Amino acid sequence: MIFEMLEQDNYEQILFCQDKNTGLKAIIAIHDTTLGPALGGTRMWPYASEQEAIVDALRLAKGMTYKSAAAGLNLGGGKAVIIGDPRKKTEELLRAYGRFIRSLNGRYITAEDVGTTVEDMDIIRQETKFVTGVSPAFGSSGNPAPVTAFGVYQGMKAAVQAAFGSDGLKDKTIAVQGVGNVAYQLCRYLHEEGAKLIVTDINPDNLGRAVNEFGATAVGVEEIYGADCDVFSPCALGAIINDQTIPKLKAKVVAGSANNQLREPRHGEMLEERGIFYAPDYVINAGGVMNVADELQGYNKERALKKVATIYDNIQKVFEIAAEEGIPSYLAADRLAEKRIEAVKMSRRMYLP
Ligand SMILES: NC(=O)C1=CN([C@@H]2O[C@H](COP(=O)(O)OP(=O)(O)OC[C@H]3O[C@@H](n4cnc5c(N)ncnc54)[C@H](O)[C@@H]3O)[C@@H](O)[C@H]2O)C=CC1
Ligand SMILES: CC(C)CC(=O)C(=O)O
Repeated sequence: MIFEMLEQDNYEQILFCQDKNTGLKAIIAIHDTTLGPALGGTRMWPYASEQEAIVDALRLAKGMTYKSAAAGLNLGGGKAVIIGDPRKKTEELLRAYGRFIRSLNGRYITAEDVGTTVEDMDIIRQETKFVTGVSPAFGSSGNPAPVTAFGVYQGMKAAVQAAFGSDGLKDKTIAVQGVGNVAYQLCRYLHEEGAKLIVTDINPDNLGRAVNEFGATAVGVEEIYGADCDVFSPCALGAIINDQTIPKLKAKVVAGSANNQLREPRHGEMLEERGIFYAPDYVINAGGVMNVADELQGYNKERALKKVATIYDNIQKVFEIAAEEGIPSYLAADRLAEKRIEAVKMSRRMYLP
């Protein structure tokens, strides 16, 4: 069954990591390394089953291949998941995990994702150099979330420009699902530009912070889909654009940080049929990977932010391709990414001694 899954989307490798002493159960998935080493974060989550964890790792890894390709980075796609409650992680578990990353000798480079932090990356760094998003004290870029948020803000403006003919967000109503690390910073940009915010979160502290600091209106977790808004911004987990939620959406734009927002590709078609401008997830949320990728050449914040600002142009380009070719935006993004991977693959045919 696993080989069938790998074959379906042409994955290169999957690594199951187990360490009885520390309780580590991790999966590292490497999708495609045509463009370079597979870089992607490590998610720690109490998955209900091993199957769920495998599927998440695989889907996220493929997303990273497309994300880095569309972003113009020389990186392949990989991602890892640790099965467990992030509140219970220990130094020894992370160090054991770091040693597994080291065993891949640079084929996979890690960073933060849901359930892991800069402090965790600092611990992993004790075992391997193939880790990014490490503390600035080590000359690294630190927490990628604020930079991801800046990129989402840029991409949202480009999507709003495509949908409304102007990229201003003043007085636009934005419904934000999940106000954690990325969306908290995103809400700050939106609030500063004069947008009205509707927010939801399962974590009352995160919710309260957005309400108190940005005057956001809080709604229930199910209510957010039907919120009366211009933009729906999914910033929690994946698969939230699906048969149940699409009919509820009132927004004209979907633009958020969450990975794998479409449950299935056909949900991208459904958004298109309803005239909803969908900013493809892996294009709009590439700010984090652009930022940590800069570490690989010696981190320079100014250079990294300049790169992240190109997300505005990338989203614009996706909508242009979609309009020219009469295809949904998710497909236009896939074409952009696949075209680059294929072109580089061709240019590498020549043997170099
Ligand atoms: N941190 C980064 O730099 C990047 C993050 N992403 C993606 O963006 C999303 C958010 O990432 P972070 O902000 O770092 O994670 P986070 O864990 O800090 O924030 C997620 C928030 O969503 C809330 N949440 C979870 N389930 C929910 C539900 N059913 N309804 C409402 N709220 C819910 C959580 O309580 C939390 O406040 C994730 O999908 C992540 O993979 C993508 C690219 C980079
Ligand atoms: C900081 C990034 C490398 C996190 C990631 O894995 C992603 O973009 O989804």
